[in-house]
Amino acid sequence: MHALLPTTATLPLFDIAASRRIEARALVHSPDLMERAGLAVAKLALALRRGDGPVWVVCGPGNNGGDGRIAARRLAEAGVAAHVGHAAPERPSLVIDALLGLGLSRPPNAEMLATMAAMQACSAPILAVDLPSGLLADTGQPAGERAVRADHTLVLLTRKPGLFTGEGRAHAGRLWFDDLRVAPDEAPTADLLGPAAQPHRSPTSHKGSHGQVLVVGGAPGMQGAARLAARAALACGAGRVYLDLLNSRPDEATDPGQPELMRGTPAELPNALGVIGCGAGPAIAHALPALLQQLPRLVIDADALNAIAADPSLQGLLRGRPASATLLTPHPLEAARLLGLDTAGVQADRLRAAQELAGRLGCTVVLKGSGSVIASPDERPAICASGGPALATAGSGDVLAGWLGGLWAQQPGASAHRIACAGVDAHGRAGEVDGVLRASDLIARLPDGR
Ligand SMILES: NC(=O)C1=CN([C@@H]2O[C@H](COP(=O)(O)OP(=O)(O)OC[C@H]3O[C@@H](n4cnc5c(N)ncnc54)[C@H](OP(=O)(O)O)[C@@H]3O)[C@@H](O)[C@H]2O)[C@@H](O)CC1
Ligand SMILES: Nc1ncnc2c1ncn2[C@@H]1O[C@H](COP(=O)(O)OP(=O)(O)O)[C@@H](O)[C@H]1O
Repeated sequence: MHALLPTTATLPLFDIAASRRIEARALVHSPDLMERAGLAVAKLALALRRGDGPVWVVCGPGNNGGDGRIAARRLAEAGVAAHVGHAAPERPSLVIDALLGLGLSRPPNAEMLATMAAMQACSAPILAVDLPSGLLADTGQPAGERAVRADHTLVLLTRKPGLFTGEGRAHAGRLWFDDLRVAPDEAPTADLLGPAAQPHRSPTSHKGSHGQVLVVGGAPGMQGAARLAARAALACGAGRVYLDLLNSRPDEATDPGQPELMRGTPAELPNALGVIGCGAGPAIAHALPALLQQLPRLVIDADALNAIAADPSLQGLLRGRPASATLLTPHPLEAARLLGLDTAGVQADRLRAAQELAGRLGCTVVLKGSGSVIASPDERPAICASGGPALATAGSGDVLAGWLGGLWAQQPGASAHRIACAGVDAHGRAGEVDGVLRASDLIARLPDGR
């Protein structure tokens, strides 16, 4: 058993169907899986309990409850009072939530909801078994009006995608993992991202070796967004970074605070890696047909995504681009516009939404938010577990777009999917701070985070 995050390597995730298959095959040779699970829960419970009070073990009707009952027996064997039931004992030292796990099949009924509320009202920490009760393992969404918000979750046998995206992180608390000594024997449903290697810089390289980035955006009043993207591309190591500020005056400074940035246009830089849309406003719509047809590699963000969502002919141009030449970075509302859904429809199943968008538009998609999802046609999707609420600040998405552009400019042979995985994870790690973070401070932290 070990803490799951932060990850130092890419890890496999398995959805409910895959977890069930792995479990069924493992049970043939290891019929004592539930004993192992219960023992692991008890061991962690001993380490987590606060004070000397009894451990309250809340068991449901299925095998999740079975794990809880075995944990209670093991705790009793260790001399710790374990109270199994749906009513809290006096001053519990820990609550073990073994109500519902992988088998959650419908919104919890009133009785279940009342038990969940009682657990939540307890002052003791909550340790969830496998999944916080009421949370859907595949999507990270509550099945009904409430799911348990645990302080810790001991994930058993397989890591489930819903623990890392959507509402999963907010409900699971600190994540622990025990594989119950079973090695998964099928391909993962998705990857949980680990850190990627830095782009190689040869000792004899020059600025021309590290690519050109052209940032197109920053209409009047929103120039900061484009400048943040350009500064991020520069900090990432791109050899030359140019800005094309939409509707700017010819004598306007590109970025007075960042003298390395240069002015450029798509016509002057036809081979540059384009980062388009940050702070671009509606003006980007006129520029998009040429950008989509001319620039060989594109990172498309913000207003450029909105313009594409509103214009089927732009969607056609996007679909006509070569494979692995385009990376879209929508937040949930932008993804919803592109898919013709509302935000709740996207968030209901983020993995599926990102895959659907990638398939429809023939692009790599980074669906941003807690547990960003990376999806590409013909690739296994990935979920990024790094990052946190410090990233919920204006401009952090512009920084991501620029960083992705900078990474890709330096690695022209890399697929959009690989770049997205590397860049999103580094961006998340750089954003893991307590308190608040300004987008410009995020740029300063990024080079250390990759
Ligand atoms: N097998 C093993 O060796 C291992 C098993 N492991 C453990 O087993 C867990 C999976 O067990 P599981 O499949 O029994 O599912 P579980 O989550 O207990 O729930 C199913 C029960 O809940 C019921 N139910 C569903 N939704 C409901 C609702 N809203 N409100 C009320 N009831 C609802 C559902 O009813 P039904 O849908 O059948 O009518 C059924 O009775 C897994 O998460 C892990 O902890 C691991 O330790 C590895 C080893
Ligand atoms: N709670 C969170 N946990 C992890 N990442 C987050 C969280 N909130 C925001 N982010 C990340 O911050 C960035 C915000 O991007 P975006 O919404 O486009 O902001 P902006 O348009 O202001 O730049 C995305 O990369 C997103 O994944």
